[in-house]
Amino acid sequence: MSDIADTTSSAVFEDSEQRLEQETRERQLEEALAHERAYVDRLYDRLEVVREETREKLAQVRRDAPGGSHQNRSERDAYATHYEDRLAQLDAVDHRLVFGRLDLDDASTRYIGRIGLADADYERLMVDWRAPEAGTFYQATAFDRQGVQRRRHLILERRTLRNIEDDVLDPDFLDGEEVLHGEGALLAALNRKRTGRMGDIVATIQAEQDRIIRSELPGVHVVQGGPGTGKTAVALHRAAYLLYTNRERLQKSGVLVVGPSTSFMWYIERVLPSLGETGVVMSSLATLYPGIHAVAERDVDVARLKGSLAMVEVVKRAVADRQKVPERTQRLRVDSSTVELTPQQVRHARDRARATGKPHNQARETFVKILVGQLADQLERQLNESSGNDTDRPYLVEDVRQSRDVRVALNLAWMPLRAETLVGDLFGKRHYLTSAAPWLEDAQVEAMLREPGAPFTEADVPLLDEAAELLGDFEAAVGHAAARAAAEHSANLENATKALENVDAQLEEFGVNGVVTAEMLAGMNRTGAARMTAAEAATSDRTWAYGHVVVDEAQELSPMQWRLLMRRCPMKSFTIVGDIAQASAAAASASWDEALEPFLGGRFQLDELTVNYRTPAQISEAAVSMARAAGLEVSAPRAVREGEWAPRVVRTDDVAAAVARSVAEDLSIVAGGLIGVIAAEPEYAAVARAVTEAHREVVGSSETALERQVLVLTPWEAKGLEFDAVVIAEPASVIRAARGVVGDLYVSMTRPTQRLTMVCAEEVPAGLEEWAEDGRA
Ligand SMILES: Nc1ncnc2c1ncn2[C@@H]1O[C@H](COP(=O)(O)OP(=O)(O)OP(=O)(O)O)[C@@H](O)[C@H]1O
Repeated sequence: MSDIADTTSSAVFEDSEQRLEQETRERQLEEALAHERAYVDRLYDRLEVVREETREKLAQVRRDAPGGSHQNRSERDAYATHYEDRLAQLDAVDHRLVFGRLDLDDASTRYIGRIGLADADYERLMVDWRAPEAGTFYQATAFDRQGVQRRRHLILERRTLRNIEDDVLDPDFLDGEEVLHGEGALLAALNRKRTGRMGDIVATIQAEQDRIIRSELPGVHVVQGGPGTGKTAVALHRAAYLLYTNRERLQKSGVLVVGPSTSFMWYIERVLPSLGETGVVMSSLATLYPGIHAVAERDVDVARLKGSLAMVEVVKRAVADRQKVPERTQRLRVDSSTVELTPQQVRHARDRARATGKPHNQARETFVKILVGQLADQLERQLNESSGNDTDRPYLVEDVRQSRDVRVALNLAWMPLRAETLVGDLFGKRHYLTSAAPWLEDAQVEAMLREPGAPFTEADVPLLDEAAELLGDFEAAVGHAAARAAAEHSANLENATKALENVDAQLEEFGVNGVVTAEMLAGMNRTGAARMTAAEAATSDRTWAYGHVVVDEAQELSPMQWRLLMRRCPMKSFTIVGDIAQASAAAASASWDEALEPFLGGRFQLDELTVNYRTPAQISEAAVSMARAAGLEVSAPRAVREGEWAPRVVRTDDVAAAVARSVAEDLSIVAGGLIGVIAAEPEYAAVARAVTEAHREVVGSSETALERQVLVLTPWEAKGLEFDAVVIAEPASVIRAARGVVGDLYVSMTRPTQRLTMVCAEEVPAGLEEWAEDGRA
C-alpha cells in the first residue's frame, strides 16, 4: 500500500515537475518570440524606408524633363533602369525577408536574410545569405562550430514570425535556458503543401548543398544526385549566389538556365525572382534557338540520330552542297551582250571563297566578287573589240551585277541561306539528306524525312545552331537594312559609353558597379522607348556569350545539345545537375564522362548529393525496388521522411476510371494539395478525358493550364516536377513507351511528396509485387 502511495506521490511530483518545465519552456519561447518579433518589425520598417527612398529617386529621374542630348537621355535611362531593378528586388524579398540568426563566440549576433540591410547610420541589421559571413549559418555543426554558439531559424509566414527553432552548438551557451524546438525548420518546409511552383530553400539549405552552392565560379561543376536530393534547388541557388559574388561580370554577360521542358521551366521560374534575381535567361531545350519554339521529337531513332555528333559532318556537307558547280557553260545576257560562265570559273571562285574560312553567307561575297570581276573582264574585252573605245570599268561591273541572268546563275551556284531553310530542306527533300548523309540506311532516311514546312523538333535545335554557325549572318548578306542597323547600334554604343562614364561613379553609392552596361544601353536605344536588359538582349541573340550556364536534368542532353550549350558559354563556366539513372531521352549519355568528354576532356568537378528531401522512404523503397528488379543502376538517396502512406498498386480492368477514382481519393486526403496524373502516350488521351470529366473544374495539362490542382502529364513533362500525390496510369505502358527502359517509370514514381498510386490493368512491373492489391470489380 505504502509502495503504491510512494509511487503515486512520486508520479505526482514528476508530473508537476514536468508541468513546471513545460511552463518554463513556454514562457521562454514567448519571450524569445517577442524579442525576435520586435527585430523582424525593425527589419521590415527599414525595408520600407529603403523602398521609399528608391521610389523617390526613380520619381525624380522620371520628373526630369524629356529631351536634352542623346547622352543625357541615356544617362537618365540608366538611372531609371537601375532604380526599377532595385525596386523589383526589394518587392521580391518581402516575403519571409529574414530567416536566421547566429549567436557567436564574441557575444555578437548576426541576422541572415534574403538581402543585406543596414540602418541609416550604416550599422548592419541583416546579412545577405550569400555573403561570406552568412556561410556559417549553413555550415556550422556541433563538431565544427566555426564560432557559432547557437543557430536560430526564424520561421515566418509572409511578414509574420510564427515560430523559432534553435540548434545549440555550444552547450555552455544555454546557461539554464531550454532549447527551443518547433516542428523543425526543414521538416516544416518539406511538409508544406505543394503549389505547383518551386519555392526557394534559402532558409534551410543543408550543409552538403551549401558547399556546392558556394563553390568558386570557374570551370564546370557537375552535381549528381538521386531523385529529390535538391539538385534543381541547388542549381538555382548557385545561380543566385554567383550573381551576387560576381555581379559585375555576370550582370553584363548574363546567366542562362536550361531545363528539359516548358512545364519544367514554368515550375522553376519563380525561384530566382523570389531571391531578388530577375536578369536570368530561362530556356527549355525547345527554345534555345532564337525565334523557334520546337516541338517534341517523337521518333526515338530519329532523336538518337540527330543527337549524335555525326550530325556535325552532315550539316557541314549540307552547307557545302549549297555551293554548287554547274555541269555546263552558261550563256548570260548583260544588257545587249552575252558573256559565258564556265564550270571551271565557278569551281575556282568557289574554292577561293571557301579558302577565306568565312561562313557561307559572308564567303559568298568573295565568290560573287571574283565572278563578277571575271564576267566584267569578258564584257570589257567584247565592248572594246566592237567599239574600239575604252569603257568605264565601274559601270561595267555594275551592269554585270544588275544582270538578271548573272544574278540567277550566281544564286544557283551559291545562294545566301538561313539556317531554317538549310535544315528545313535537309529533312524535307530526300536528295539533300542523302547527299549530306550518304551513310544513312534507307529506313533511316525514310524516318528522318518529313513534310516540307513541318515544324522544327527539339532535336533540330542544335542542328539549326550548327547551321547558323556555318552559314553566318543572313541579313547582312542579303540586305543593307541590317548593315544600317548595325551602324546605328555602334553609334548608340558610343553615346552610351560616354553616358555611362558619368553614371557609373554615381551608381557606386549602391555598391553596384556596371549594373547597366554600354551594350545594354545601346540595346535600349535600339528598341526606342522599350527598355532592354542584358537578359532580353541575350534571348534574341544566338551568338550571345553567357558568363555562366546552369543545366538542369542534364542527363537528358544529346551530344549535339551539349555542343550547342558549349558554344553559348565560351568561358566554359557551367553548373550541371542531373541524375544519370533518370535519363530517358533517346540520345542521352550513359555517364557524365561520356557526355562531357568530347567538350571538356576530364576537366570537370563531380559532386554528389545524398539525401532525398522529397519522396518519403516508403515510396522511395518501392521505386528503387522496381528499378533494381529491371537492372537499372540507381543511387538510392537516404529519405529524410518516413511518410504516412505506403505506395499502392491497384489492379483494375478499366485504367482510366480507376485513375479518376484515385484522384478523387487523393483530393479528399491531401485536401488543397497538388495531384499529378502521369500517363504515357497510349493511355494519355483516355486518362485525361476520364479525369477531366470527373474533376473538370480543377484539371489542367501542359496544353491547357498548368496552374491547376490536378495536372495530367506525360512522363517527360513530369520530369523534375513534384506533387503531393501522384497517380500513374498503367506502369507497364510507361515502360513500353520508353522502349523497355524503366527510367521514366522510376522518375514518375519519385515525384510525390506524400502519396503514390499506380493503376494497372496489365502485369504489375517486377519489383512492385509486394505493394499490389486487387482492386478488380
Ligand atoms: N535544404 C532544403 N530545404 C527545404 N527543402 C528542400 C531542401 N532541399 C531540397 N528541398 C526540396 O526538396 C524537393 C526536391 O528538390 P529538387 O526538385 O531540387 O530535387 P532534384 O534533385 O532536382 O529532384 P529530381 O532529380 O527528382 O527532379 C523540392 O521541393 C525542394 O524544395
